[in-house]
Amino acid sequence: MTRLTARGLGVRFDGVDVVTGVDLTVESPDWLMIVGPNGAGKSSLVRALAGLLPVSGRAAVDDVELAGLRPRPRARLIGYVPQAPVLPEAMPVADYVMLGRTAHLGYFSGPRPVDREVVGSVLDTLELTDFTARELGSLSGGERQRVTLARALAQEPTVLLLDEPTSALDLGHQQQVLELVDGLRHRHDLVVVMTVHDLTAAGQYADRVLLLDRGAVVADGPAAQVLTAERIASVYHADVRVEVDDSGRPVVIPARPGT
Ligand SMILES: Nc1ncnc2c1ncn2[C@@H]1O[C@H](COP(=O)(O)OP(=O)(O)OP(=O)(O)O)[C@@H](O)[C@H]1O
Repeated sequence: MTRLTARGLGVRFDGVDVVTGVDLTVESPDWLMIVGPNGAGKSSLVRALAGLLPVSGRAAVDDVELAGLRPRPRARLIGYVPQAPVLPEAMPVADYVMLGRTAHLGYFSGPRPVDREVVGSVLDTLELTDFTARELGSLSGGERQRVTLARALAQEPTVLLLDEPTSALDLGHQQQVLELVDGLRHRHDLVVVMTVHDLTAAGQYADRVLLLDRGAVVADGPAAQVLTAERIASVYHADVRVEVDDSGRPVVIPARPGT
């Protein structure tokens, strides 16, 4: 079992607090979805959990503090998929996904058979085998998103941090990625933390939903408790109906104001 913890986690840019006092514990194979309006601090919180920002408070994976952890040991623990990754345009897909193996290789050694096997299997799982020789610059937005996820999975981390990994995907590929992550977390006993704007997707897949507003946690708990029409109205200034499906999970339906 892996445990991701944050205590009093805060992020400040140019003297402005954008995330304040976040406490959370996520134990594998749980999936925490972070939701909240634009600018609420979701990406900053995920980057802080990835150990990529100077923070106040602390974040740890089991007993390993993330602050100051060097990139290689960090990459063996945490796979992070940024919202808008900068990709080397001329690099072929297979080489890029192989970069995910870097933390497992010796400093001067090339990929071993096991590394090629992991990369092959990840490309296969994400239905990217037809793209292996393609240059990253030639991919569509959704293909780029899947390739970035593939690289993070090739790291074989114990914690997967995903920042809106489905925002550029069509409905079918969204479902495919969400189902894939759901399968992987159970199969590999992963902690998954993901930001998402689609509240229904959060409701359908999350064990827990954490709602952020102006950098602070407004609610944290099972989706059905967090995603109420009243709370969504007050935080998002949006009119919605919330229905509950047969499995007890909330479905958030936008409603035109006054209808
Ligand atoms: N490098 C930075 N320097 C200064 N301010 C920043 C920086 N990165 C983010 N911010 C600010 O921090 C706040 C939170 O941004 P963040 O990207 O974490 O929000 P978000 O909830 O992920 O938003 P969105 O849903 O729009 O992606 C915003 O006001 C943003 O402008």
